[in-house]
Amino acid sequence: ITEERRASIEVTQEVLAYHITAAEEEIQALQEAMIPSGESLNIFDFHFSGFGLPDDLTTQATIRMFLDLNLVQDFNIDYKSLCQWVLTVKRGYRNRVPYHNWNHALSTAQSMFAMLMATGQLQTIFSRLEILALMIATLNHDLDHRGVNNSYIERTQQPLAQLYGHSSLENHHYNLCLFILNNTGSQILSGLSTEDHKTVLHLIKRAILATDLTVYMERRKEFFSLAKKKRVSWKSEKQRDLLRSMLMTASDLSAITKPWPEQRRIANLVAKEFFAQGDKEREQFKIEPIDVMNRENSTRLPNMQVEYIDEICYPLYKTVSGLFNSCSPLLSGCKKNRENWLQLAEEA
Ligand SMILES: CCCOc1ccc(S(=O)(=O)N2CCN(C)CC2)cc1-c1nc(CC)cc(=O)[nH]1
Ligand SMILES: [Zn+2]
Repeated sequence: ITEERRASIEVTQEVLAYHITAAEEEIQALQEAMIPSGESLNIFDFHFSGFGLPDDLTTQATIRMFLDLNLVQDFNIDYKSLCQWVLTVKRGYRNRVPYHNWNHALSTAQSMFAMLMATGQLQTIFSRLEILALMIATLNHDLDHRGVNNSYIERTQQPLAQLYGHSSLENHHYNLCLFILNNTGSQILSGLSTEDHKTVLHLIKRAILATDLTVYMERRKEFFSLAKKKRVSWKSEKQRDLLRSMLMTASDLSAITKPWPEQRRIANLVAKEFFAQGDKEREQFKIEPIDVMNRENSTRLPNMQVEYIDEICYPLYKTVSGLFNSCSPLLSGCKKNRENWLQLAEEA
């Protein structure tokens, strides 16, 4: 596309990042709030659910994660900027989208937090900068998601596709993340050296782009064979980049590991979003949408979930739990939900 086309789309993103800036009174309220302890918010639990939490507690839980990981201290993050940044990121999600909304972002970040807090080994493998990057990336990884996937965006030639080509959504999520980090009042990385600032932005970009499932499916083979080795040093940048990417996906898909009532509820939201895309495709392109997005197939939903678990989720949680057995609740949760979906599939 032409340079001016690219510039105009990027200006739109910058304007969007500006427009979602949180309101002053909202920022002050969060800044003055007593942030509950991690225990009382259940943020250390793999079965954490954001559903029950009122809105203001979801932003307080996010602050609590940054405090308990010592990130505020280690990177002398200005507290008011942190409050504005969290509230702005939350506004960056579209709450009319059934699944890819703020609740999904919080849940993804909390899954990463739970893995980091449960696995001392991870905190020795990763530097403080990597941990900061992973927490920022998980919270921002689906910013401004419209409830449609890459192929729909590319097929409908939306501006994002013209701008990025492949992984268009993930590139958009990263760009918005960057604009918010550069927005006046939410520059939480201003305390970092120029060197560290450059490094952390690279780490965040790599982590957000890793959440494209097609990228995950390509790279996971290498991860599985690396994990088969007796001992992995995780010393090389290549190995750590791979591990960070796989943990991003493990966090992103963690809804499949949640207790059954939560998984059922989330699956219905995912279905709602997928079917809405299917409806759009039917009316716009006069085509039958693919199975997954075809409302007519909703009776096949349990079967699709079993396939999703077998083909995409289980191998990942099996490998991550094999490497870090403190993450085994993710594998057992995934196993349990496979049984539940299989039972529903057989009843149908
Ligand atoms: C619940 C409604 C049906 O949900 C699914 C149906 C099929 C498949 S799939 O693995 O066959 N596959 C994935 C890759 N697509 C390109 C083709 C289809 C995945 C899901 C599903 N995805 C997510 C992640 C958003 C969460 C979730 O719970 N379920
Ligand atoms: Zn996601």
